Amino acid sequence: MASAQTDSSELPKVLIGVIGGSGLYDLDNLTFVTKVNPDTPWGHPSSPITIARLAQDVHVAFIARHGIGHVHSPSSVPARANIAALKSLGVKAIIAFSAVGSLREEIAPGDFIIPNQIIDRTKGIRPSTFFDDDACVVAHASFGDPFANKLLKWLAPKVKEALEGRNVKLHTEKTVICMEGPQFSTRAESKMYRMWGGDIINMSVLPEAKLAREAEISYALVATSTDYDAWREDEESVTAAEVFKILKTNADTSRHVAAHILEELHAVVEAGEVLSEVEGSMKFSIMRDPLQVPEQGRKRLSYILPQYFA
Ligand SMILES: CSC[C@H]1O[C@H](OP(=O)(O)O)[C@H](O)[C@@H]1O
Ligand SMILES: Nc1ncnc2[nH]cnc12
Repeated sequence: MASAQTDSSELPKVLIGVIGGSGLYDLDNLTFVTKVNPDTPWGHPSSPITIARLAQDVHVAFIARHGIGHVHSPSSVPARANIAALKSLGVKAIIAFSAVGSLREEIAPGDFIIPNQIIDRTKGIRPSTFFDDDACVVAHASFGDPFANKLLKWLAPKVKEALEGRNVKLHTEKTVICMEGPQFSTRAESKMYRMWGGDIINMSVLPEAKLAREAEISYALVATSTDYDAWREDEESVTAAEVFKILKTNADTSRHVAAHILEELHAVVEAGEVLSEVEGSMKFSIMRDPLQVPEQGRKRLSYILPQYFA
């Protein structure tokens, strides 16, 4: 794959973003077009963004969440830069992939999960809003349904279809616990998460999902199970070595799923069919008339929400 930098005025329109997690560092089953590395008000994304072509005039933007060579820990992923960079390319929907531990017997390593709820167990050390002091204005986004419901509804049958014949189960309507890491959970924590109603666990869905909501991007997670975490009494608790064993298989299946669904997703996004609940959702979340926000804040926020702040 070549790695040319391209002037943004020459870039194709990109409506769909994909964020790859542990093990999924590229979508090299798609046709490479170019790489870009936007300098957002929140810095550069985790990795240069690859733009790939799915069909005539249908493109997708890909970011490796942990960077090339897996250099960003889950606590230090530049999530604001990632979401802002995708938004600046025109992205309206993100499919994020993530390696997760299973908190349920029926979710086996190798299974795929599309969760619809999140429990936040991060520790407040990750910048998790675009509306901080530098923005000069506060906003309170709605997050009761942390994933874009219309997108989830569209996605589940398409992923199921993509997995047919592969002996990979798909689970939907599950709750993901997002913990801080980078160490895995204790057995007591793992059991507590089960009591709370958690089904799977990762270290990455937050603040990504919150920031996508603030940027009015529809966001869904496709989780791929790698282990049974630490709750099973008679089994060893999860180790990185155990996770590594299945990462490649899960990443290959994820590439296949992406190739299967993305062209159609582009079509429904372009037609506005899966976006309506997220687009426009920040309008009444911003605590001040955007035009009264000082220039410094407006400049930053116009990068992600130009319709209000430009
Ligand atoms: C490699 S095990 C822990 C690591 O894997 C997951 O990463 P990602 O969500 O980016 O696939 C999990 O969230 C942890 O960051
Ligand atoms: N058991 C686990 N806990 C947190 N994140 C994970 N990612 C993969 N397995 C995990």
